[in-house]
Amino acid sequence: MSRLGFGERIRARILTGDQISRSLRRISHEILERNASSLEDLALVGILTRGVPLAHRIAQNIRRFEGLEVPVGSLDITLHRDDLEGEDPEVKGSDIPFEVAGRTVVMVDDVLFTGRTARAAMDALLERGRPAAIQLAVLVDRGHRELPIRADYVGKNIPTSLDESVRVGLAETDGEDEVIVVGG
Ligand SMILES: O=P(O)(O)OC[C@H]1O[C@H](OP(=O)(O)OP(=O)(O)O)[C@H](O)[C@@H]1O
Ligand SMILES: O=c1cc[nH]c(=O)[nH]1
Repeated sequence: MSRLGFGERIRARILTGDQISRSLRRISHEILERNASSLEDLALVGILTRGVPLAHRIAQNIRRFEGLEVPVGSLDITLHRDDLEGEDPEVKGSDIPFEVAGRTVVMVDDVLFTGRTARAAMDALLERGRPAAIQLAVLVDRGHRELPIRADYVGKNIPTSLDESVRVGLAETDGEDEVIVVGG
C-alpha cells in the first residue's frame, strides 16, 4: 500500500489481510448474536469511503453463515460534517436502497477516532427515517474521542498518539488489505 504522505513513515503494521478477514468474521458473528431476535430487520450502511466495502464483506459473511440477505447501503456524510465552514466539498451521494424506518441499522466504518464522522452519519441516517436502533461497527478504534460515542463492534483497539494516523488499505479501494500506523 503506497499511501504514505510526504515525510511520513510506517510506525507499525497492525493488521494483515488475514487478520482483517478474521476480525470481520468475528464482527459478523457478533452482529448476528446481538440481533438474533430481529434478524429480518437488520441492515448495513457503510460510511464512505472504506466503510462501504467493509459493509459488503460483513453482508457476505452473514450470507455465508446464516443464508441471510442483509441489505447494504452507503452513506456520504459530507454535508453533515461539523467542520464545513467555507469549504466546497465533493459530495458523492448516499445510496440507501431500503426503508430506514423500523430497521436496526449497523453503520460500518474503517476507523473510529474523534467520533465526529459517526455523529454525522447518525444525523444523515436519521434524516431518512426513524430506525429501531443504530449500531456502530469499526475495523479499528484508535481512541481520542471528542464526542460521547463508542462502537458496538470493534475489530481491533489500537492505542495511538495524536501525531499518528491509522491507514486502512482494502483490496477494493487500495489494491491490498492492510492496516498500518504512520507518523512523521
Ligand atoms: O472519528 P473521526 O475523527 O471522524 O475519524 C474517522 C473517520 O476518518 C476517516 O475518514 P476520512 O475523513 O479520512 O474520509 P475517507 O474515509 O473518505 O478517507 C475514517 O475513514 C473515518 O470515517
Ligand atoms: O488516524 C486516522 C484518523 C481518522 N481517520 C483515519 O482513517 N485515520
